[in-house]
Amino acid sequence: MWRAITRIPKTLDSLGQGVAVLPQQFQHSQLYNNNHNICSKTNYLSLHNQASLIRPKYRMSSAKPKVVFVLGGPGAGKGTQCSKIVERFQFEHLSAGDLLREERSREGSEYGQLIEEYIRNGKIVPVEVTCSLLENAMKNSGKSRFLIDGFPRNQDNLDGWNRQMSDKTEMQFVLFFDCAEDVCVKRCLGRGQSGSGRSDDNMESLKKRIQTYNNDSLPIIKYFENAGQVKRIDASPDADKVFQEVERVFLANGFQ
Ligand SMILES: Nc1ncnc2c1ncn2[C@@H]1O[C@H](COP(=O)(O)OP(=O)(O)OP(=O)(O)O)[C@@H](O)[C@H]1O
Ligand SMILES: Nc1ccn([C@@H]2O[C@H](COP(=O)(O)O)[C@@H](O)[C@H]2O)c(=O)n1
Repeated sequence: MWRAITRIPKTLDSLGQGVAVLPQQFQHSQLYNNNHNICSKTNYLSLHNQASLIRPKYRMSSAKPKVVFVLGGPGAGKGTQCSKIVERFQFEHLSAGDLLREERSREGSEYGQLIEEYIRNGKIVPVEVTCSLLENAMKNSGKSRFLIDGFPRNQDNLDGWNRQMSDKTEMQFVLFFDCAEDVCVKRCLGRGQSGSGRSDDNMESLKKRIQTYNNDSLPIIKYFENAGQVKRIDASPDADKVFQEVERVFLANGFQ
């Protein structure tokens, strides 16, 4: 008989952080859903046995994922440096801009048009969209170290992250690529000329992006700076030189 109601032990009950490695069928089960954390003994034993099969992976990812926010002006070289960090250290690179562009192009996306409008005008997409894209990408990657590039870009981004993600992750520091405006503009226009295909690598969009960066993003960097969480990197030298500094920061913070 399905009589005994068993409360799931803490170790299984708190699979929230291990969701990245859970097979699909677990993700809507009582094991996954903390709001329904009781089930019949039969169900519990069956789920418990299945959970045993994935235990090694779960153990590996039981710590909270580590997150480094990567910020800086448009064209400062965030993406370029993130690629180098991925090569040297074991991080997954998630660019908020790339995820938004991908969602914009996804057939059937209900946000496609909205995203394009925001991007072309250099405005910041509402955090509900961006944060969900980030969380999904984190879950799907199965990794435990993330470079979150181009986020949080304004107060709405930061508030949304704090609501949805801050308890589930461990923010390590903010990597801030400090770059003069004229250098940023030159780099973005250069990227546009060499065929980036981006609808915002043009002077008209760039003016708006820079305005958004100065008005909305710099205060966020300042906020993290006041909290002692910013690692500032001079982004003006060539990319290899910049990376020497970046590597030093990661090593000094215990990453191998
Ligand atoms: N240190 C550097 N020196 C010269 N050019 C660079 C440097 N770093 C990146 N670039 C070039 O500048 C352009 C912008 O770089 P990248 O895409 O990495 O910037 P970003 O900060 O990610 O930009 P965005 O925020 O607009 O996505 C690219 O064409 C890249 O090759
Ligand atoms: N948190 C973010 C990040 C980006 N966007 C939008 O995407 C544009 C391009 O971003 P890049 O980082 O690739 O330069 C950006 O100008 C925003 O329109 C966003 O809304 N929120």
